[in-house]
Parts: sequence; structure tokens; C-alpha cells
Amino acid sequence: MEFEDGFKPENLFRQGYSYTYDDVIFLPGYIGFPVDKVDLSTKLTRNISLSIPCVSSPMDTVTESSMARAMAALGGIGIIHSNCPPDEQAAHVRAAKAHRFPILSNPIFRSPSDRISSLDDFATSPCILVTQSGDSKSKLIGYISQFQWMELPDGSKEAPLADYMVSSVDFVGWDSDLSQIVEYFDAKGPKVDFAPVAGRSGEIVDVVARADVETLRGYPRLLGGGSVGPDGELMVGAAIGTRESDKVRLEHLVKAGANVVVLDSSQGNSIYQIEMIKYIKRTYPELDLIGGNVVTMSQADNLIKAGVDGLRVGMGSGSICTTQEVCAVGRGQATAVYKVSSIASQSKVPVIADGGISNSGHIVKALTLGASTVMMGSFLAGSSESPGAYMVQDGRRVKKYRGMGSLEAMTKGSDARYLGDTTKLKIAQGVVGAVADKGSVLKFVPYTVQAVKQGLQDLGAASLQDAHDLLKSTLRLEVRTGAAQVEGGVHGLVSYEKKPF
Ligand SMILES: NC(=O)C1=CN([C@@H]2O[C@H](COP(=O)(O)OP(=O)(O)OC[C@H]3O[C@@H](n4cnc5c(N)ncnc54)[C@H](O)[C@@H]3O)[C@@H](O)[C@H]2O)C=CC1
Ligand SMILES: O=c1[nH]c(=O)c2[nH+]cn([C@@H]3O[C@H](COP(=O)(O)O)[C@@H](O)[C@H]3O)c2[nH]1
Ligand SMILES: [K+]
Repeated sequence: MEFEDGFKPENLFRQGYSYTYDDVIFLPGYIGFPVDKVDLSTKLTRNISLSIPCVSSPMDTVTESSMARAMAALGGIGIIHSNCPPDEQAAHVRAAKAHRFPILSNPIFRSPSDRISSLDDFATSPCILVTQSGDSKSKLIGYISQFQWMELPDGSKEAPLADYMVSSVDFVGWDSDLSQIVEYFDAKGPKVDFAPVAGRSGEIVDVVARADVETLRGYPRLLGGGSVGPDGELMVGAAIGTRESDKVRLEHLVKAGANVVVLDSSQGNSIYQIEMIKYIKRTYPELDLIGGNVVTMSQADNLIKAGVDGLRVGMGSGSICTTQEVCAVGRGQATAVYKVSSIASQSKVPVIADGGISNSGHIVKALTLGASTVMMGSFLAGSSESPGAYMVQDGRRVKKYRGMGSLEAMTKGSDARYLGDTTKLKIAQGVVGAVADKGSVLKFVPYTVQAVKQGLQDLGAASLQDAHDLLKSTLRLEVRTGAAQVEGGVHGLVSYEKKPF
């Protein structure tokens, strides 16, 4: 028997309000399966499948090679930002895809006759790899770690590397997983602390520290082999703009092996984007292409007709966004995701709910309202995999996080893009800020995903397809009043500690 209880989504979202995730709440359904039966596998685009619905934002404080590698290892995907020269962006794509193990240390190479003058020579790498001619392409001979170098007696530090390096000629293969690297260390014994990693064509591309492997073993187990493309490598996405120069950028990215490209714009329904979509589809028919951003059915319809394989949804909903204040356009994110998904699903174009995700409940809401994945900036920016170093601010460890339309990011990047070609006036549509240290995404994303599974179980959805079917049938939701939102949070306590896992 059907009761009249709660709102049908189509009725709620046509009342003339712009709702965001916190405004709405779902009524629970019926649980007929255990939480571990909830399958979150999904589609990023028409042709790209992921095992978790998580995507990292193309922002210069969120996604470079380290984040892209980790997101892919988790079964999601990272989109490398374009606020750098094309060859640098392509290098990030290559580095992320170079091997399958979710650690990236950008090793430094030296020859046996080279000498180390200070710790600065290690840059950000935990060790220096010694090869015959001092580059990644020649034969591996040994390594020296920062720690080992510092422990050398005075006088020995200035000697050629050959005099004190740890001899090591073995490496692990590019497609090794955690258990194979553990086997390598077990076989080598306790004196060997680093495993060089060979790339596909035999050159040494990275190095894995024993300590990092131990840390990883304490994290939730990585599911499956991650997001692997047809080439056997981890999948990586990259952002581009819609200027003429972006065609050259795209060529670099395709050569580097990018699996998907995102046209990165706040308002994707433009002649520039539509022409770019047509150009890309003509030039690289095999390449998956995500268009956006859009928030209305009509914007989405235009990009679908132009040929996109995925749509990115959200305007002004991001944590660092000021677009709605500056330009008076945008939409509440719950309404935007619901409306765009309702038209995109007719053409089987998956939707990425981009921006405004600050907890697992927001992810459940985005996916249940029709999205196939969520894209996150601030949620991931405080992780050890995001670019940049931690700083201490008011006694807390933080990392910088900034909008790509902030003055600071625009000054670093290609100004032409934002200034237009005719105006010299720079208008910011984002801010620069900081987010708290959250540790590794390899640890907190699995917990977040587990929470999402619990949410779907409560709704009675064993998969994202189930959730989307419910949306069109028995799912009911309501708007929460201000008081109901307060009630839904922690309230009435003198003090409390919020530990998510
Ligand atoms: N999701 C969101 O709500 C927002 C996101 N952002 C982010 O900020 C960054 C910049 O976004 P936008 O400013 O929208 O970048 P955009 O590149 O789409 O637009 C910048 C300006 O360049 C113009 N333009 C683009 N292609 C052109 C061409 N071929 N010829 C002439 N003019 C052209 C556009 O019309 C616009 O005036 C992106 O990373 C975006 O994701 C910025 C604002 C809002
Ligand atoms: O209005 C904006 N001005 C900006 O400077 C800006 N930079 C990024 N973005 C968008 O915000 C998304 C990330 O949002 P969250 O931090 O909420 O995850 C991202 O994925 C983008 O869609 C911007 N929007
Ligand atoms: K905002």
C-alpha cells in the first residue's frame, strides 16, 4: 500500500526554490541486504567505469600526480589541473600513470661519482637513486636515503656516492601491488629500506620506502586493482580550457596517455565550449570528454547534443566559490544535480556532482539525486596527496586551498583566460584559504565510502542504479526547516568531540 508521506522529487524540485544538499533529507526505505552488499561501482563517462564514485577536482591545490595516482588506486579518478604549462601538466599525467602503487616520491637521480652537498639535494624525495649515468634511463646501482646520509660521519658526507651508497640493483615492476612490494622487502631483509620501481620500458620511475608500505598496511585494504585503463595503467584525467592554445595542450595530454579530458569552465554552455567539443570529437574520437559546468536542463541539452560523454554539474556551490555573489548566476547544488541528471539520464550521459561536498551525507544526496560521481576539492585538499606543504596556522596543521578563479591562482596561470582578450580588469570568482590536515586519502576515502554505503543501505538501494531507480519511483524527500537542520546536527551539548572514524 502506498502512503501519502513525503514529497516526490519531481514535486519538490519544481516549487521555485534552489535547494542545496543541507536543505533536503531523504525518508528511509527498506533494508533487505547487508551493508557490504552495497555496490558503488559507477560510470564517470559513457565509456569509463570506476569502482568508487569519487573524483578529485582539477585545481592546483588539489590534483597533481600524487593525488591522481591515489584516487585511481582507490578506484576513483583524479583530474590534473591546467594552471601550468602544457608539458608540466602532461608530466603529471605520465607520473601518475607510471606505476600502479599509490605512492609517489619523485626520486632524484645521481651518478656514482656525484657528491651530495646538502639535504637540499634530496628535494622532496626520501632518497637519491644512483644509476650508471645519473638519469632514470641508465642501470640502477644503489641508493642513499636522507636519513642514511645525515648519519654519515663528518668527512664522509662529501665523498662520491659510490663510497657510501647502499648497493641495490633490483627493482619492482611497474604493475606491482602492495603484496608484491612487501615480498620484495621480505626477500631483501631489514637492511634494505627502499624499493626502486621500474616503468614500463625499464627505466626507473620511482622509489617506494619500506616505512610507507608499513603505513599503507595499516589503512583499509585497497579494493581491487584500482581504476585501470585498457593500457593496463592507472586511469588519469586532465583539464583543459576552450582557447585556441588548449588544442596544443590537449595534444600533449593525449600523448601522455590521459584517459579523459574535462573542459574546465564555470559556464559550459558557450560557443567556445561547443566548438571545442566538436573539434575534440573530430580529432580524437576515442577520447572521453566531460563538458561543463552546467546547472540547467537546457545547458546540459546543448552539451549533450554537441557530443560530451559526461557532464560536470555545479555553479557557485564550491567552498571557495564566489560566482553566485559576483555574477548572480548559479543554482543550489541539490536542485542542479537533480535537474541536470533528469535530462542526462535520457541520453545515458553520467553526471558528476561538482562542489559543495563536505561530508559523506552530501555524497549520498548527490548520488541519490541522480549523479554518478562526485567531484571534490576542499574535501581532499587537506590530504597528504594534495600539492603543497603543510603550514601551522593558529596551532593547527593546514594546507593552502584556493579557487581557480581567485586572484592568486589567476596570476599564476594563464591570465588571457580570465582577462578576456580585450579587458584588463581582473575579477575574482574565488578565494584563497586553508583547510585542515586530514592525513592520507588512502585512509579517509575508504571510510567515507563505507559511510556512503550505509546511507544507500538505509534508503534500500544496493547499487547506484538502484538509487537512481528509486529516485524515479518510491524515493521521498522533504525540505528541512532551519530548526530541523539544527536538530539534525549535534546540539544541546556543553562540549563534544566529533571523530568521524
Ligand atoms: N564551478 C564553478 O562554480 C566555478 C568554477 N570556476 C573555476 O575557475 C576556473 C575558471 O573558470 P572560468 O572563468 O569559467 O573559465 P573559462 O575559461 O570558461 O572562462 C573565462 C573567460 O574566457 C572566455 N573564453 C573562453 N574561451 C574563449 C575563447 N575561445 N575565445 C574568447 N573567449 C573565451 C569566457 O567566455 C570567459 O569570459 C575553472 O577552473 C573553473 O572550474 C570558476 C568559477 C565558478
Ligand atoms: O566559483 C568558483 N571560483 C573558483 O575560483 C573556483 N575554483 C574551483 N571552483 C569549483 O569548486 C569546485 C570545488 O568545490 P569544493 O571545494 O566545495 O569541493 C571545483 O571542482 C570547481 O568546480 C571554483 N568555483
Ligand atoms: K560558494
